[in-house]
Amino acid sequence: QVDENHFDYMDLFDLQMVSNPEISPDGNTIIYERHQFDVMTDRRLVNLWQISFDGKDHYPITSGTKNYGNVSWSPQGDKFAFTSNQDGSNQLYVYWVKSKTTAALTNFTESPGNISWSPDGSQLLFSKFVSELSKAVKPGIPAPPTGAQWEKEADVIDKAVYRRDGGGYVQDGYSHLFIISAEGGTARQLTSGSHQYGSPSWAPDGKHILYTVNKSKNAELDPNNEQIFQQNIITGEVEQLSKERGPFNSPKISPDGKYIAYTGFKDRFVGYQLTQLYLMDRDNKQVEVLSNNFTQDISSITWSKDSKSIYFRFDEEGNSKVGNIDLKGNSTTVAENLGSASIGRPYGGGSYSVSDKGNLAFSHVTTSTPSELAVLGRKSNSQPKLLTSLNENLLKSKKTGNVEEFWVDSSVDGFKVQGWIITPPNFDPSKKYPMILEIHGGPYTNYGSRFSPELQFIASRGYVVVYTNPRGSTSYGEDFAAYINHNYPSEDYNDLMDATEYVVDQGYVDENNLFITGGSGGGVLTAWSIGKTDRFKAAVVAKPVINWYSFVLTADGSPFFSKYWFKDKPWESPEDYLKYSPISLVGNVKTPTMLLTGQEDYRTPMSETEQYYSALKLQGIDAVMVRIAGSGHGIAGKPSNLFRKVGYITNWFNKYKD
Ligand SMILES: CSCC[C@H](NC=O)C(=O)N[C@@H](CO)C(=O)O
Repeated sequence: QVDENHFDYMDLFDLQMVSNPEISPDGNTIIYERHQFDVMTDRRLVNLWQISFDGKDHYPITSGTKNYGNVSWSPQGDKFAFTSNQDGSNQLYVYWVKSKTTAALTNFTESPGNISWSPDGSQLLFSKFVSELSKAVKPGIPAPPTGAQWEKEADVIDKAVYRRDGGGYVQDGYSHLFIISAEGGTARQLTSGSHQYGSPSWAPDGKHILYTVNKSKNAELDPNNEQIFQQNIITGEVEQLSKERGPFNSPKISPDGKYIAYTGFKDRFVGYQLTQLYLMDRDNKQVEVLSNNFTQDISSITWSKDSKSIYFRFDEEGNSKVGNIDLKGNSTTVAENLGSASIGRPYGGGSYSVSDKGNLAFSHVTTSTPSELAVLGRKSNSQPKLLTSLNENLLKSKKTGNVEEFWVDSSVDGFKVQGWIITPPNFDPSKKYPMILEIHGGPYTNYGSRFSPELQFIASRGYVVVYTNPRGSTSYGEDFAAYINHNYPSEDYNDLMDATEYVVDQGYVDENNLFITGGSGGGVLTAWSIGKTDRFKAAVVAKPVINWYSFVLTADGSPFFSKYWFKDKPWESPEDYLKYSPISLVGNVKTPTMLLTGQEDYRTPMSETEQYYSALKLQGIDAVMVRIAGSGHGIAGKPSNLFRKVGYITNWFNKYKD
């Protein structure tokens, strides 16, 4: 039973979260997305709000039950573009600031995205899916007689990646680039051919655009090979700018037109490599790695208006931050605690936007507050200021669990492992609590100091929740994450057990009531752990990989996983695949185990869950399989499924708790 003053399921519908703030070029106005969840339709609603940099003039641009996003200011700041499904399907709109009027620019059958303004604010560049007639085989059978009720046509698949988690079965076609006048009219397609075009941006001359495309012979089987191209939009002339083996992404030309910044790495074909920042001189095409002295992955790059530095996003020790790097490679941290509008587990996320003068707007989270809007002035001694407090009343009336950070020394080697403990609301350290170790997926990602409704719901049910970043996690430099390249799971298991020991040693955890769970990569590590130890009273293995051989042949990223996560194809080294598969340890398992997976999970398909379930049953282990309806890999995508996930996990553990 959850105390009525504790943060619980239905409170989720009162939460409002800030996401994707976009600051106007003059730095005076911010448009941000406000996210909330609709109890009747079980889905996320997103509206646009406007607020001045000084926190005044706060009012809605849109309201209601449609969704809005992808806001992009014109360089002059007189209008902004966005996408919305307000008239049915997702289309491109422009809002004019002076007249406060909006017009739909498009009426496409496919959604436009990746919007970029021409430097003079007259045109918009965007990407859109263009379908292609399938060249696959036809059955050549007679047409049914009029009125006959024959079964519908078969689906014929000839693509290597034929379904995507969250997107369903893949339609034949490619993402292409278009331009359209900001005042509407017909859009013009700029790219063609059987390639996926992405990351479009304009050069300051308004005549050239940059983009990324993987033009390798069989791009499907050669993922991660995006290269940077430049195209003259008047003559159609195309030039490949990056020369080495990619992936290279997000090209952005400096406002003075002299340089191109982009992210990526020279591929070594392993699970994890550090994503670096590259700088190309546009005259002589010389390239240097600007971030050679920087130890974290670089993403979301934006040039400063004076072309002297580049802003970027990075994660460090489980904290998402904004950095700035000058053209000599000297970097500083500009803002911390970026956060997303997620209601699931405490993964990284969040975004920032910077004005021409260097004023910053970003989405800000802490361990106890969901994402709010923060700003930071351009002066070096400025302090971040929160402009919204959308959840103040809710969090005053509902208690959440306290979150405390800890570090442990690895029992294996010199690594230090970071973790967090959530204690239940009204925690009393003189009592003994059951503990749940909750393990993140990825595995190349990180948990951190971020508010997590999912883990708070568990804490409200009286459990101490422990989450950590074992080796393989990002945000601690390349060696820490790359340790598990072609070596997963391995000593990440020891890191998890070291963290468990640390928390048990604090004295308030009941040693006889330790539980373990995790999703995706966390499901791998949960199944691996119960094959190695009987320490945990019960386990929930959520959306796991159990058998790498079958996984790389059924997951939506088959060409990627088989090429980057293993040295050989499964049939070339089956022993390597089995060695790292939790199925190889199932004979040791004694722990009662629940499996829990979305019915439409195409990332870690249900067949992985089913194999483990049958193996546990054959072993005579107490096991149940929970198949979540209407869910892909992201179970927390719908509030009701998030509640079910927490409810099934905690009730399974309650069954075994003393
Ligand atoms: C272990 S197989 C790949 C699973 C997946 N990785 C990328 O999609 C995963 O672990 N997902 C995590 C977070 O990205 C999750 O918690 O779902």
